[in-house]
Amino acid sequence: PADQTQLIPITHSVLLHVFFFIFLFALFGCLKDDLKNKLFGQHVASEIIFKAVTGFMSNKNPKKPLALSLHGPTGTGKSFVSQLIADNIYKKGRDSQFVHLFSATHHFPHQDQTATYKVRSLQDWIKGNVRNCERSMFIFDEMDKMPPGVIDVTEPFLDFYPRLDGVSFQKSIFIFLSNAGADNITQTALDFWKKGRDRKEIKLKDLETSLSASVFSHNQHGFFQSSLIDCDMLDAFIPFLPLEYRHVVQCVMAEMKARGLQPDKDEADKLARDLVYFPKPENVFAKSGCKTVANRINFYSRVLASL
Ligand SMILES: Nc1ncnc2c1ncn2[C@@H]1O[C@H](COP(=O)(O)OP(=O)(O)OP(=O)(O)O)[C@@H](O)[C@H]1O
Repeated sequence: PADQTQLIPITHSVLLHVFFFIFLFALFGCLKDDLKNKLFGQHVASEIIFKAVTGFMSNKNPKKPLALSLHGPTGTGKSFVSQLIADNIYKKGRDSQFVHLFSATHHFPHQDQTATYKVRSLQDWIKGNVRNCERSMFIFDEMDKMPPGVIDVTEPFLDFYPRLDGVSFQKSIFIFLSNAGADNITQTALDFWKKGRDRKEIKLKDLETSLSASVFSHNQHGFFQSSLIDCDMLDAFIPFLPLEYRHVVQCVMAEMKARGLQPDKDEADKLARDLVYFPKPENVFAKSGCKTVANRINFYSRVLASL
């Protein structure tokens, strides 16, 4: 009997470890596949996101929450990749009650610079959500439009504190999205294109200097003046490249498939050709990335026919 009572906790702990590793194994495989098959033209972002998320999730006792800052032109997949991360972590994916979106234009529609009440309630909102589930995920959209001071309220949560008011934030994930740095990232991508170099040759180091320069000099906005940047509380700055014609075609084909239609390359080409490209006269990058694809596809003949 003595041996049996010892066996129970051992079996329990072994089982827990087995489940944890099965979960990680599934997460690593699915996230990798999603980044490879669903996110187009973002090899730099894909690699950093995969390493950061799997590294963080495989640590049972992280010392601080994961804080990622995603930068780049409009419609290039920043919100989309945040949803892919959520899909791979939570059972209900992006629809999970533990995934929270905070958007500058939604919460501060009039650029309310003295939003003290809202700042305090933002802090309580974060705390309440993490108290409810320590593996909560927060997505802060349009960081470049946040009023100054707002984002500093997240600073205590991102630090190495084991507990704050009895709540542990160390297993939460914070993702910040912004267009800051988009011009410099685009310039680097254009330089590669002009030299006839494959876009896949672009490395993080090619973008890092210009990205941090533009982020630090972007001082009208709350995020970029904030102590998050001064105190190195962000784990990674992740650049998103502008999308080219061929990526738009991929987005159109993916959207057709998502709607249960047979992907049609000719129709996808037609739709992609209708978008606006820049800079003139090269017309290399889609001005709004893949952002308008979902809406434009509504005018696609087979969608109209199925209505
Ligand atoms: N790189 C990409 N790969 C696959 N689909 C993409 C990509 N970029 C954008 N899309 C598609 O376009 C839609 C809009 O993109 P998304 O909202 O992620 O852009 P964003 O970079 O967050 O833009 P913004 O800076 O304007 O918020 C996505 O839901 C997705 O369907």
